[in-house]
Amino acid sequence: MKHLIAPSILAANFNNLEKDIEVINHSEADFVHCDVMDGVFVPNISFGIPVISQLKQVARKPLDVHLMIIDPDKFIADFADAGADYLTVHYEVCNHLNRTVNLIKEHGMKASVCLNPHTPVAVLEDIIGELDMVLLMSVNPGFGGQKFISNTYKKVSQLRNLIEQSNSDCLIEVDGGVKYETGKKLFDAGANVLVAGSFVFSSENPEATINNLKAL
Ligand SMILES: O=C(CO)[C@H](O)[C@H](O)COP(=O)(O)O
Ligand SMILES: [Fe+2]
Repeated sequence: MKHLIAPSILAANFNNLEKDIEVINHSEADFVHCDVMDGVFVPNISFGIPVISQLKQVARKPLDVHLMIIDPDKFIADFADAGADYLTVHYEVCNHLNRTVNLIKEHGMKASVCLNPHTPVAVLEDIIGELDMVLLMSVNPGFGGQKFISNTYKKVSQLRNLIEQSNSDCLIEVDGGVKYETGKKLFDAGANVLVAGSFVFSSENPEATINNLKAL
């Protein structure tokens, strides 16, 4: 089973983002996780397309862009141009999820769908075969540094079963409150990609923390 790490730059130093991207570049991280928030779908505003295209010039790992915005279809071409490699949309805002997923792929990106903590895994039954990744939120989206919701372990196992039944190679990513203890249990339950923001960037040695997460 693949074990991948996606440090979230939401917890990085925005006065010197390049320095934290270099930490990620030098580490064993697999992706750079970028949280885009619109202040409507979630009660917070982070950063958007211009920041992503600047990051693309310094990041040597694929950009894993987590859109917490309403009406994502409107911006899919812009995020592709900015250099997103994986584009994640929230199930809760997509009335025509199949169309949105196709649009992401037509723009050359990997398609990923995110579920809020209260959204059941079963809603993905009829689309799982089309997806490159599913992102399970283990906190309510909008902020870093929140407490992990332990119902997520059960959802990881359910999703692992769904993926196996569909014979797909879709990745399972988990986002929110990931530390060593939660991360280890998530990998054991069948997760592939761990997002970690505050745990990495508030640690004394972020590069070592990334590498330790990877080795869990
Ligand atoms: O999508 C997110 C918040 O909506 C972030 O990716 C997530 O919260 C990471 O932060 P932390 O590891 O500090 O919980
Ligand atoms: Fe995220």
